[in-house]
Amino acid sequence: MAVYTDVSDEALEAFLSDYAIGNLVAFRGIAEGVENSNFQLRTTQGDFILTLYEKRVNAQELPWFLGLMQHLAGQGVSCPQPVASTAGQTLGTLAGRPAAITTFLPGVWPRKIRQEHCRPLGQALAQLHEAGRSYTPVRPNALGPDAWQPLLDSCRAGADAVHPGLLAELDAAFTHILPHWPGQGANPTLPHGQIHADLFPDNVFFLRKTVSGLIDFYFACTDFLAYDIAICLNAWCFEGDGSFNVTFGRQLVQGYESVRPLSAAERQALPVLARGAAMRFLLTRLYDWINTPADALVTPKDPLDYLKRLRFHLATETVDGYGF
Ligand SMILES: Nc1ncnc2c1ncn2[C@@H]1O[C@H](COP(=O)(O)OP(=O)(O)OP(=O)(O)O)[C@@H](O)[C@H]1O
Ligand SMILES: N[C@@H](CCO)C(=O)O
Repeated sequence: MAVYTDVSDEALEAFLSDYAIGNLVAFRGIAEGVENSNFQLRTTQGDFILTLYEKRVNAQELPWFLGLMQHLAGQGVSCPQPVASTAGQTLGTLAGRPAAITTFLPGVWPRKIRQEHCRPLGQALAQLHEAGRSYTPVRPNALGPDAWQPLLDSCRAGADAVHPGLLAELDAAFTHILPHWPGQGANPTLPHGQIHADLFPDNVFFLRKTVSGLIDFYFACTDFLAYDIAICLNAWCFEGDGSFNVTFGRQLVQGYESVRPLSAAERQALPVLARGAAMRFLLTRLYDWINTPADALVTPKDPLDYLKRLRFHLATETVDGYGF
């Protein structure tokens, strides 16, 4: 569940009095999600989402995220659009938390991923990248390669209890990722821009076979565009048993390239980017697995799903091994 903060009727009423979005008709907490508290608001003007940002989101970065969503929506991307108060502010305070109201997007996220989801996903990802080009503020990726070793260090004491030998395996995997990571800094070696960085199935809404909305931009950052593809390959293109679904991967990349063709350098970098993406989600899941109290409201996600993916990517040396 993800309603960490209770909102009283009086506090909500006072908060909404700063917005011109009609009169409140219904208000309910949304159980899904793990990071923030989300509520669905129905007013006489329609449906909205109210998000209270919890401790993992750095409040100082919220203007960057809200600005990105505003920008993307303005460029035609179907993403939550921050709603400004009558004073022109998109960020307020409710129940002691930073809070924002955004537009409500139609559709549902796919509980079972099918081939027909992957091509529209790739297209939507490339459209997001194109639309993000004109959003110039930079947010470095706080969960990029520099963060991985410290994350693993913070898990040293508990890692082998999660899976025997895990610590040594991840230490060894670093040597196949970090020295081969494409150059960053002032002159990045691959096309760079605004990426979603967490485009998992639960963040992509579909209506029939069409993408109707992309949500949850709170890991978005400025990084290699192809890294977002690598994240999606991990999140969408593996079976429950950990095997790679070549057809899903091919549909994803073909959909992406129908909007934004990849350069030869981006294609060649996909295997190392895919290893890095698997490592990133393995490590944050491992951290949560070890540090989430047994009586917590949320169930941590299994880090070992990403160990299987990482092993696949380590064994796949060139992009040809993915069958794109
Ligand atoms: N703009 C929106 N339109 C419709 N539904 C939304 C919208 N934003 C969020 N939701 C609903 O709220 C749920 C949780 O949202 P979200 O995934 O952003 O939560 P979170 O806790 O911030 O993120 P995480 O996925 O990282 O746990 C979604 O699955 C969806 O049902
Ligand atoms: N998408 C992340 C969690 C929340 O961002 C994961 O599956 O590990």
